[in-house]
Amino acid sequence: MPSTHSDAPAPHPPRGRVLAAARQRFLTAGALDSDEVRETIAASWWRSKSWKVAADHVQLPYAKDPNLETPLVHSAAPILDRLQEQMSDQAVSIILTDAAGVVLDRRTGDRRLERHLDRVQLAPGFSYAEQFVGTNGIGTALEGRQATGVFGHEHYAEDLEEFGCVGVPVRHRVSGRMLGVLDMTCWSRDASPLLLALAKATAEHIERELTTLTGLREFALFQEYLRACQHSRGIVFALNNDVVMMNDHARQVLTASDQAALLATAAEAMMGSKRVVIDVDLPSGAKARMSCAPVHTASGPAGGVVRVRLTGTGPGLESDTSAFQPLLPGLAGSSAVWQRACDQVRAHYLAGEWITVQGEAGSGKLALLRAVHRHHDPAGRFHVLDAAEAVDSTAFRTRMQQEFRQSSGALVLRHIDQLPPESIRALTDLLHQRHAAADRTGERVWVTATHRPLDHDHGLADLLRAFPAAVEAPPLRHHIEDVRELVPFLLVKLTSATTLSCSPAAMRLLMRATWPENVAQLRQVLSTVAQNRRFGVIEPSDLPPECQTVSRRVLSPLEALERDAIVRSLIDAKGNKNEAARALGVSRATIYRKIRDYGIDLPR
Ligand SMILES: Nc1ncnc2c1ncn2[C@@H]1O[C@H](COP(=O)(O)OP(=O)(O)OP(=O)(O)O)[C@@H](O)[C@H]1O
Repeated sequence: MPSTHSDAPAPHPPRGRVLAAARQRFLTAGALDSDEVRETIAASWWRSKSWKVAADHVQLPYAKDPNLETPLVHSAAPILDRLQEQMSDQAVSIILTDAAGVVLDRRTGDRRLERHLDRVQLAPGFSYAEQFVGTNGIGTALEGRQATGVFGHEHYAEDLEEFGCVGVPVRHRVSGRMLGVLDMTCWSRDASPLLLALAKATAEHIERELTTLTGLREFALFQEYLRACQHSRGIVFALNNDVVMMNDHARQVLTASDQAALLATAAEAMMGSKRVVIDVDLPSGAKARMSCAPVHTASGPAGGVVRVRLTGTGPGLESDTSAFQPLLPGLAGSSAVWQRACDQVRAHYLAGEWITVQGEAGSGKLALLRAVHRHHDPAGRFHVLDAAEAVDSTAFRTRMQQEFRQSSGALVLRHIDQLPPESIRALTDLLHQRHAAADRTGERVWVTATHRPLDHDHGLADLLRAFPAAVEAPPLRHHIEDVRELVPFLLVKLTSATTLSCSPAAMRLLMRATWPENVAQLRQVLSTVAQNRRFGVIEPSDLPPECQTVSRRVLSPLEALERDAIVRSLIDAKGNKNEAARALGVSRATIYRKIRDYGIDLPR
């Protein structure tokens, strides 16, 4: 991205007396005549006034150790050295500031000018942001985000009236971020249009140098990141001011807010130049230990690589186990209803019990089984046999026999409600044989099956007896609050980046939809959106019509708790509303009303 250096006016000798009088009138009476003062200057005067900047003296905040280990400083140094040499006999000061207007570097050939600059604190460590010193070449360029000249009486502070200065923003050419300002200051009487041209050329030169240096820096960071990933199966990320890289594990294990908290802590740790180890309490309640290692190149720091280990599940574990369980890899959602399903599957896995998981289309049955297995046995075999693909029953039977020869890992029989009758019989026989063999040999293959809600027997009664336990994957509308976590999680998965986010208004719409096809449908909607918009913020207008129909209101946290309790007791009571009402201690009429109000629609 080229610099936006074009719309600054060329310096012109200010019309001394007229301008001085206009400034005086403005400062004393707050009155301003539009043709006496340039528009940018008038706007800056008003801003300075609203910031209550003192016009009669200069008193600036001082940063003792401004950060000089930045790509901006490193890129600019050789360019400023050369310029200083070429201008050694000129009464011009070349100044570089950061994006907050803090002076990082100043080169002045002329001793008298230098003394005056010291007097007005235009020196390393002081901030020349507009809010501290009012209208000036540096602060006003930063505010207006464009090259700006300020001459003589145009300065807000009277101590600066002797100077003419031109400031040009220096930007990162890829991200467009403003990194600082290149300023040239001389005596007001010496100011000429050439000064602005020279400052622009110098700023452009620094930007070009920065682009080359950034490429080298980011390459070094990338190499270190890859090395860390090769040596670690855990969470790894790398970052500097412009890029963030994050491995799959980090994206799957951490919630979006935990990621943000770790990145913020790491960014702070990267300010130092040493490896540090930090313990962090994450927003989800989990605890993490992060080791941050800075990466250096010959031309300065390149960022850092961070390894994270989750060390605990946080306080309150006894009082609410599910809320503080670490999230399962590849899953998002911390609602009580969803976590309860996760906990149940986890408990059966640990007990080695075969289970069925039933739930509506796309509710996450397979994702849940996969996550639990991966969490406990990341390198173990996880195989899925999909009955929906069992068109040829002989071939399906052969595949089942092959699968049952395995002696460890997990096997998911998916969509068993779609099995043809002959395959049901064959599978039932195989399962019972396998059970008996496992009892004899102690082999542990965790066999599970998924199916959608059964509206009739499907001839599955015998087959289901092979699975001693059943878990319900709740439909998304029963844990709709998880949409808040699912959306950023799925967007990162779909775009392999964190460049797309959801506006609060769009999120509200997503949380009001009923999602008959559950998380799979939400994923599909986001995938369509991401195909049209890979960066920026998703607005309601980006969403397909199915999300624009407002069919439910967003529940308050209290209502969500109440709804969760009703859903839980309905599940426990196998859908029997009277029994659920009794367990909750409410009347039959109340539970019917609540079921209607909350749109609870349990599969039979
Ligand atoms: N809690 C979750 N967090 C993240 N992704 C999820 C979650 N639940 C489901 N998904 C994603 O939604 C999609 C559908 O999930 P999955 O295939 O597990 O559903 P299912 O219930 O097994 O579907 P089916 O209707 O075919 O039985 C998958 O892409 C899955 O990764």
